[in-house]
Amino acid sequence: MSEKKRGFFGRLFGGKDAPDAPETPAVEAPEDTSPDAETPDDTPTPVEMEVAPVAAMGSEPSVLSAQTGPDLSPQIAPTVPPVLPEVDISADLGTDKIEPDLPDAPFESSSDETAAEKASEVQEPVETVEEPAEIEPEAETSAPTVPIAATPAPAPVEEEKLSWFQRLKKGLSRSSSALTDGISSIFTKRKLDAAMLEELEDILIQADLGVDTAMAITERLSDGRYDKEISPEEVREILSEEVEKVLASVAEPLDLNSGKKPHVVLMVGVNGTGKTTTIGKLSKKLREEGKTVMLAAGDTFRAAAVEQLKIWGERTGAEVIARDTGADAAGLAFDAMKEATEKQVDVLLIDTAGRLQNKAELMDELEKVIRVIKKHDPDAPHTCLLTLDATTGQNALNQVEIFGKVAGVTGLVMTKLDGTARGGILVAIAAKHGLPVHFIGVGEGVEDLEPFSAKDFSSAIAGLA
Ligand SMILES: Nc1nc2c(ncn2[C@@H]2O[C@H](COP(=O)(O)OP(=O)(O)OP(=O)(O)O)[C@@H](O)[C@H]2O)c(=O)[nH]1
Repeated sequence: MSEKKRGFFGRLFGGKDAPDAPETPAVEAPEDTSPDAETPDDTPTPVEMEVAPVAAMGSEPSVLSAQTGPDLSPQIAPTVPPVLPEVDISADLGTDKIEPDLPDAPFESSSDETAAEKASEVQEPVETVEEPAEIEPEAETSAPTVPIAATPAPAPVEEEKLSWFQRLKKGLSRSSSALTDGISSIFTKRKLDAAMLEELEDILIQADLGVDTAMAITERLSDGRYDKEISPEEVREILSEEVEKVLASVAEPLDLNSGKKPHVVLMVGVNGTGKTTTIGKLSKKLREEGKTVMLAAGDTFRAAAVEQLKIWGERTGAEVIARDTGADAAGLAFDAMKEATEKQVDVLLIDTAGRLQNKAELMDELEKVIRVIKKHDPDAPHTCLLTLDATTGQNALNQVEIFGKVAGVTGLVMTKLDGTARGGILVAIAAKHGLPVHFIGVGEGVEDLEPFSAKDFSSAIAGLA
């Protein structure tokens, strides 16, 4: 074999190879869309904070383990709004209101909202006053009114029930097509050469899989295959296997068997990443298992979050502890701990306000909430879940790092994998941080959160059946 692919760093820095490549590559600059977010380099990591130990997950049988049986859940309507054709308003013949498809969960914001948009919502609540709709006087006309024949309503389409894997595949389709289209365009009945491997490596890195995984995949491909034809399917198989290798060690069911009553779960994360929604979805799962659940509306900044949680409580039969907007979040956590202990509930799920990881005062407030919880039970919170919005891309790596230090995150939930082509970020996070990934979300519906399976995820992202 005469030809050898230059490594990613070789290409980046012009050299032939870079054996001592740094762990974090220059290209992995965070892509934080929030207006006041700083780059990780600028991030003032609170120096006084010690690295909280990542709690080891027990080996007890989990109550929320990966789904293995047949999936009987209903199909969830796509969350991406349809693109409506432009309407010629001069030809407005009717007053029919077009109702948008609503998700089956009580949410206020669209899934496309960025963390930054949610951040501004949190810090400066803006009251939107709905303007009364103007009623146009009916145009006077001497022409006789021609009755418009009512169009018969289309026969209701029988909704096809999708299994979780099908929903996962559908949700991850943007991420997987970014990869598989790229792979198909490179591996077109040509013999494998260095240029093809370099192109593939670029596609894998652009898909946020991380440099290490991208290099592992191209190295494995090059092994004994130079000057041989290789099909896109073969490449996808290898991609799936390598991704699964990285994810297998982090795919852990959420273990709520601490033996404590309540088992306390603290939900933390950046604004709009899906904390409240995930609490609702978890509450449903736990209630279905016959557990008693209490929800603490610790996001006291946002009135809508409290309301949202109350609705989840009603829907799932979980008691909700809430206070007025603006109340002290630590005080609320204290009350919730007291109440849940007195009532001996199985699981207490505590919501917190969203906060950008580089806002030191907000991170201090989170530490205070944790200190207060510990006054009731020094081992609590027994689980600290960080929700990550997959659409955030590389910035999620920094969120894991800072929330890990401040709040002692024990596990991750990645949401909104349906709204992005950057689902590969989960692989980069797993490779870098090694924190357990318990659940992934692929939609706003209550059924769209499932225990994380490395095999399913890697097959889906590689576009395998
Ligand atoms: N498409 C999609 N949307 C999701 C998913 N999970 C949550 N969302 C939506 O994301 C939006 C924000 O969710 P919330 O649960 O309010 O987020 P939060 O982290 O509690 O927000 P803050 O309280 O502002 O920090 C809502 O519109 C949810 O419906 C998901 O997996 N996919």
